[in-house]
Amino acid sequence: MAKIALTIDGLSVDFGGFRAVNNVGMTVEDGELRVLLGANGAGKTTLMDLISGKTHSTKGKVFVYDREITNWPEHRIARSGIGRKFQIPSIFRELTVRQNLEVANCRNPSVLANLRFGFSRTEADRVDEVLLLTGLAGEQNLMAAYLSHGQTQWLELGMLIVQDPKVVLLDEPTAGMTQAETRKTAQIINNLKGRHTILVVEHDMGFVREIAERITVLHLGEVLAEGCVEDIEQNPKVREAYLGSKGIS
Ligand SMILES: Nc1ncnc2c1ncn2[C@@H]1O[C@H](COP(=O)(O)OP(=O)(O)OP(=O)(O)O)[C@@H](O)[C@H]1O
Repeated sequence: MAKIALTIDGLSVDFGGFRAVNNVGMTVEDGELRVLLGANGAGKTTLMDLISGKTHSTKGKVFVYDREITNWPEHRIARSGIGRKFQIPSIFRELTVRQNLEVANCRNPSVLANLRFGFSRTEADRVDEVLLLTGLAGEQNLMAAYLSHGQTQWLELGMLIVQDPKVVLLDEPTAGMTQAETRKTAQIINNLKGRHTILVVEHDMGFVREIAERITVLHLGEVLAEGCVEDIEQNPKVREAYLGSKGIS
């Protein structure tokens, strides 16, 4: 049986009497890619915030493998192996693509020190691997400031992946992307399947169909359904919950 990488057990949060996430339970297997789907306000981002420690839960528990991380400070959760990519990238624009990955790959927090002391073969191999995974090998010597929107997002994803987090949280990775960039992002995420445990919040159903294995649907802060793409698309409860917003298309 596959190991469970992420366990969410009865997680809830109240904001001044309003319960944005209510008794959510789910488990994500080691190496699984799970999509979190739901209409606006369903609680997807809040759930990511609870997992990553940005928001503290009122009730329930979160585990990474066997280690409980519930309500730990954000930096400690990051160090325990939860990597999160936000929509606004935080790359070093004056460094090349490769240098950005090298800096992210280094344990030493000083950017200058990381660049000055060079890299071991294994670290260089790891950077090469991530350049291939993210489709940025051809741009490795380009200054990051000159990347397109999509390439910037892929670089930031690479900077996360190169650190080898146990669980990767991606919040709407295709936001603002062209169709071609969205397709390429699907390819990149498919490349990561099996190598990393990934939880993705996404609205774009075309993209979800390209990448999803299992989907968890949130509605009004609760888990409404869980299953494969076909099950979810045909689920009457899910269709009804979406009809109030923009529907599954
Ligand atoms: N800090 C907060 N204080 C009060 N209410 C909040 C707070 N954060 C989120 N909410 C509310 O919790 C609910 C869930 O919000 P959340 O952003 O998690 O939804 P979402 O599923 O990510 O939606 P979207 O797809 O629009 O990003 C919403 O009604 C939102 O207004």
